[in-house]
Amino acid sequence: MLHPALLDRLCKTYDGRKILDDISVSLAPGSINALLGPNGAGKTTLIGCLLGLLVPDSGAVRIWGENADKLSPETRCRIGFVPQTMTGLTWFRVQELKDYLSAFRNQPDGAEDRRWADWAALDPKARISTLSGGERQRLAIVLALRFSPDLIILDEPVASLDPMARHDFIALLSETVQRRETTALISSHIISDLERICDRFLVMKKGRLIGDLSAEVFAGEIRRLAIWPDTALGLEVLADLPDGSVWVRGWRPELDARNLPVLAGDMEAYFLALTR
Ligand SMILES: Nc1ncnc2c1ncn2[C@@H]1O[C@H](COP(=O)(O)OP(=O)(O)OP(=O)(O)O)[C@@H](O)[C@H]1O
Repeated sequence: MLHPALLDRLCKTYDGRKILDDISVSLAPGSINALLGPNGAGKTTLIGCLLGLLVPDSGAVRIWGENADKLSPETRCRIGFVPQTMTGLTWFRVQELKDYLSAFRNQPDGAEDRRWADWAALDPKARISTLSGGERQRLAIVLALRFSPDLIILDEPVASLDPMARHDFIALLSETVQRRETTALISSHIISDLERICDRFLVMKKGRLIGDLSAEVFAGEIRRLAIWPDTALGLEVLADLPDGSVWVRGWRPELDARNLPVLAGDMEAYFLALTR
């Protein structure tokens, strides 16, 4: 099976410092993947390598089997990318930029364009240099998603959106991905948003992939216990915290009846424990 995106033993250094350290991961077709990590963990660098914008020191990046740095025009057209900040081309007006970019694709605007344009609610005549940070982010999202890409890469897409825009964006993205079996990779620090829609969580720290977990495994097999139980019960410790609580993996339905001190814990709490 051709994976929409495959990273194999990816390494990248800057000035002798390891920024990506032996990262291997593949994105399954139709999956929504969260890319989490503290500031400087290497998320944007990983995305840059994935898009062929940065050259890794070693390792391979394949997009539907093609080398990321030599993608065919057809494959490029199947990718939508929302960068962390939208820069350049700010002398255009909103509609002018959309028309200009459409000309390269020779493709009419489709139903997706209408949906995302309605969400963004931008004045087509507004000059881009006069847009606020959040409005520019809306425009970057519209530009990336309006041609119904099969692979969507989003680097901090919601950082400057207001709560309503963020809420509606997450709902619309989820609907789009499900309707079209799109594959998505989303980097964001707003974990509660990602928890609503992602089916896999990749956690980076200091250039390494330290966590790779499906939403299903998180809900079924992972628990936070107030104290480590006397008997190990076949549980694996994933993280122990200064307050004595532990995150464990290997939870089974029969353990529910044991009255073990299970604490509430969402993905954000787990992320904090893992990256502490
Ligand atoms: N061109 C560069 N030259 C030198 N160091 C760089 C360069 N680009 C990134 N780095 C360093 O690589 C590390 C990872 O940066 P990256 O932008 O990938 O992190 P990130 O996980 O996306 O962080 P954030 O959450 O803050 O956006 C950082 O320490 C950064 O300073």
